[in-house]
Amino acid sequence: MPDFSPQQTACLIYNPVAGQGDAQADLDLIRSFLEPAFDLDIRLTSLEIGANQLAHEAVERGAEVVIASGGDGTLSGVAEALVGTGIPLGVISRGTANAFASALGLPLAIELACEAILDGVTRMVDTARCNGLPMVLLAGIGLEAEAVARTSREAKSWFGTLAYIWAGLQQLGEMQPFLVEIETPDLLLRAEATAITIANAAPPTSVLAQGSGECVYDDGLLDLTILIPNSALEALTAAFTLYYSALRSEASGRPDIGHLLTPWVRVSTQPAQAVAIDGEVIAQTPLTVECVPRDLKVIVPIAQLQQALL
Ligand SMILES: Nc1ncnc2c1ncn2[C@@H]1O[C@H](COP(=O)(O)OP(=O)(O)OP(=O)(O)O)[C@@H](O)[C@H]1O
Repeated sequence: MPDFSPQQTACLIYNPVAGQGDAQADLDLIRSFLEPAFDLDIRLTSLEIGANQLAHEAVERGAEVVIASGGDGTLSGVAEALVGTGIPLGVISRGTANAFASALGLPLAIELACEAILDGVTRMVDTARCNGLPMVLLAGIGLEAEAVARTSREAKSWFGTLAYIWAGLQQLGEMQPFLVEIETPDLLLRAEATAITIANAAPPTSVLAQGSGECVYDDGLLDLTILIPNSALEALTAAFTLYYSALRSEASGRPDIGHLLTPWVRVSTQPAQAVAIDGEVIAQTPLTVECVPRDLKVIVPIAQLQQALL
């Protein structure tokens, strides 16, 4: 049974410069799917007015459904504005990495994403608060934050996902271990680390979040992965191990990769490190992250819900 009737007003928040596709052709395709069913209120993002602001405005106007279409920045920005509102979020991913949709098991093809929205089935997913800021996917300290900071919009347009991989490899060569103190309800840990990732949800390609091999987005817990390699080569092999852990949904078992599950965590580092939250470098350590169970309503394909109920 659909959770909402597709006769409603839906606000479509659309980034016209996301990804490498033809933005006008993609928008025409989306309209051809959705307009017969929805009263579609289309809002384009701009450099001045971003996805998060447009989504807050849609909530204030009383939108019954909000659909986000763009890259991970656009999707996270919209999701963060919908946290706690109960308004269903539709996702049409058109970005470079498409981490957001992959992490939540949502279709990447525009046609399949539109079909899922038309079916109207929703699922509650966890979110998190990171130094008071909303977070849906993950916070990266160290390697990840530096790689994000290095990847320019021009590089993403030209090289797509390769731009992220290239930035990550460059960063490995220059990595600087730092001292870290990690506090959870159960432990207090001090170590030297190269990267720490605190994930609420993460796709297999977010290798630095794969300490457990599987990040579950509605378990009420955060996955903390800590990388403690001694050299750039060890860091590279650890990253490959993590990637294969994710593909097999198994923990890596490497001694230089630590992992724990926790409802909240406090991380301080010496020296202070940049923090990327959902792909944007917007904070610094010290950092407090807490999971907020099931407070974002996401439209999912019927098959995903059926699988979850098995
Ligand atoms: N009309 C616009 N013109 C130029 N830049 C824009 C416009 N609308 C949004 N942006 C910029 O797009 C960025 C967000 O891009 P988004 O994440 O959606 O796509 P992407 O970068 O291609 O994908 P990904 O994040 O998956 O790599 C923001 O930095 C925002 O300022």
